[in-house]
Parts: sequence; structure tokens; C-alpha cells
Amino acid sequence: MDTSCNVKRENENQTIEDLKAELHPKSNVKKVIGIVSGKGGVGKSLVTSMLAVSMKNKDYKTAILDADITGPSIPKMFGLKGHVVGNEQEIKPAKSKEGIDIMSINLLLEKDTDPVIWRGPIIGNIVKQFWTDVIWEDIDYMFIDMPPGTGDVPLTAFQSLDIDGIVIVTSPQELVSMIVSKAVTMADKMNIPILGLVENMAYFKCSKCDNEHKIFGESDIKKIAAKHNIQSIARLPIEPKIASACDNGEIETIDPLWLNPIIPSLKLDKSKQTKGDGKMTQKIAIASEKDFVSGHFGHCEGFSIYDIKEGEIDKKEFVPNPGHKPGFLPNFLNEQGVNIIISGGMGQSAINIFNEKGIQVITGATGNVNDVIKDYLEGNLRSTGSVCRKHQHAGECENH
Ligand SMILES: Nc1ncnc2c1ncn2[C@@H]1O[C@H](COP(=O)(O)OP(=O)(O)OP(=O)(O)O)[C@@H](O)[C@H]1O
Repeated sequence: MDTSCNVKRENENQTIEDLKAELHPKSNVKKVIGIVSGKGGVGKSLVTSMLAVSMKNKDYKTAILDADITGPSIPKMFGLKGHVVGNEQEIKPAKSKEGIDIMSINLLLEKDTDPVIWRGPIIGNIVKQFWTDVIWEDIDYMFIDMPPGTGDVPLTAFQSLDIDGIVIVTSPQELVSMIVSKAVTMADKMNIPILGLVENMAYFKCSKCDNEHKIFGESDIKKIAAKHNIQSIARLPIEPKIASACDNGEIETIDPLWLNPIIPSLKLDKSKQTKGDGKMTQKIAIASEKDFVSGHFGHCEGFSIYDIKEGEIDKKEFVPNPGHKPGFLPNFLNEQGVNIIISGGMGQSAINIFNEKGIQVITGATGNVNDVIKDYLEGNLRSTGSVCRKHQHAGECENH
């Protein structure tokens, strides 16, 4: 027996597409990534901020829409205090120190400690207005710090904004498997791909013994990702420097290397790709002695140069060291198109020249070059900032 009534509910045939709000006519955003989590406090805003910094460092024009209306932490992480300017027709986003465009409810409140106690529909409307009324000018990547959870509020945000993909943030204290399943179901319903999974607070690296301690026990994040066919996983440690950077509004000073494993999955669609074309390729040079990282940049035997395409090694070649006159090698490697240089040690003047040219320097690396590049691609290689001083290896590290 058919127990359903024949009256069609209003909106029954309305597709999710119909609910999508239009960007302001003056806005132009190429790729929109939503960052979601099962609950508050797991590091969703941190990952949103670090992804924005990471893409900004790769020369993309980047923005953050803080849709976490009841717990807006983005302005604090970037040290933004002032109010945004706007009128009835349009609002200009605030700019971070490094030039990331940011919109958050905290930039509209009288005091940033004022609580936001509105209910779901009002919150949904504010998120929508951040999308429709703010001028997002020529943005390559917009990262949306979504409201936590998988309930009504994030659902409305998903339905009204044109999101290209989501990144899920979890922490080991959560019921990770359940949270990921819920987020996957929500994304499936919306037909939005899951681009990556970030496990925040995955371990603590002790500065004395250099071991990784799994404070919350072993995680089965890889199994969970495989179950849901999520390819890209990044792990963030519990890191006091991160906590103090968040508290002091200095998130842009934190090197977001840990998130490298998921960066390739953010690539711009071909249809939307314009000036960002090709930036998902990288050229990484490792100062080498045969197959090992050289301790002395200037006097190394040569450079193992890797072409990286979408996170994978596409080509590797060995380029002999053409000579170590001061200032010569950084220019030489720049001409080769190198974006990142990895070495055991390096002199400060060489580091300065690389920095001026926008080439990232990672020092303190040791071991086989193939292991080092693997560590880099998995987000596990950190720069110690090791600088060779004159008295240690005169001339060898391009120190003067
Ligand atoms: N990996 C980490 N190492 C050290 N501190 C961390 C780390 N991740 C997060 N924190 C700390 O936890 C705080 C909360 O993180 P964050 O604001 O990103 O969480 P959230 O999931 O966005 O929470 P909410 O939704 O409540 O805003 C940060 O301000 C930071 O101080």
C-alpha cells in the first residue's frame, strides 16, 4: 500500500545547484577548497591558514573565507585586528601581512571577544553574504574554514557555496573513522570530491632524542583513508611553535611543509587554470656527494636535480658542480629553474641570494638523496636552518 501523500513538497525537485549563491560580479575565484572537521578544536582553522600560506608561498593569489561564525579564529592567527571596509553593495576583505585576503565575522564585530550566539539560518546567511557581497579579486585559491561538524550549519554552507573539493582534518583523540565516514557521506551527497585527509597532533617530536612519540597512541589513519579511497594524507605534529604562532598572530612565519603531501591534490582544473598553469611542477636540487646529501653546499660534487610533477618524481638528473665562486651557484641553480635547494650546510650569503630569488632553502638534511626527496614529498623534511660559519668550512659553503 502506498502510504505517501500526493502533495509535492515545495523545493522537492530543486537541485543542490539551484541553491548555490553567485559570487559578486566583481569577484573572480578559480578554486574553492572547504576545510572540515568533526568537531571544534582539532586544528581546522590551523590547517586552513597553513594551506593558504602554502599556496601563497607558491605565488598564488590566496584568500580565506572564515565560515566558522561561532568560533572564528582566523583573524587571530594572522594577527588581524581592524575592521573591514564596506558599504551596502560591497565589502573589501582584510589583507594579511603577506597579502592573503581574509573575511571573518570577527572583522565586523565591535570587539573580537563578543560572542556570536545566532542560530543556524542567520549563520547560514552570513556565510552566504561573505560569498556574495565580498569582493574576492582574482583569487586563485580560496580556502573556507567551514563550521565544525556535519550538521545543518556546514550543510547549508556546502549547499550555497561553489566548493570544488574538501580537506578533512582529524586528530587522534576523535573517533576518526566515524568522523571521516560522516564527512565522506556529506561530500558524496553534494558531489564534492575529498582532496585530502590531515591528521593533526599525530605525534610529538622530541628535540632531545629526535624520536616521534605518539602521545595518543598509534593511528589507523592510512587504513581509514584507503577504505574511503582518499589518496593524500598529511600528518602534523604537536608543535609548541605552532601553538605560539597561532596565539601571537604569526601563522605566516610557520613553514607549512608538513602539508606537502596534499598540495598536489589541490591543483587548479584545466578549465579554470590561467596564470597558475604549471605551478604544480617543482624543480628540487639536492647538493650531493654521489648519492648522499653534501654537508657543504659550495664544495659539493654536484646537484641531484628532481623534476616533480603533481607530487611525484618525473625526472632525476645529476648536474656536476660548475665551480664555487661566491654568489655564482645560487644564480646558476636559479637559471636551471630550481625552486627548492636542499643541503646539509650552507653559508648565510648563499641563503640570502636564494631567498632574494624566491628559492626555498632547506638545510640540515643528511643521508641518501632518494630518501631525502621522499621525506620532502611526504612532508617529513624540516629545515634546521643550519648555517655554516666561516671558521667551520672557509669558502666551502659559499659563505663569503
Ligand atoms: N599541531 C598543533 N600543535 C600545537 N598546537 C596546535 C596544533 N593544532 C592546533 N593547535 C592549537 O589548538 C588551537 C585550536 O586550533 P584551531 O583553531 O585550528 O582548531 P579548530 O578545529 O579550527 O577549532 P574551532 O572550530 O573551535 O575554531 C590553535 O589555536 C593552536 O593553539
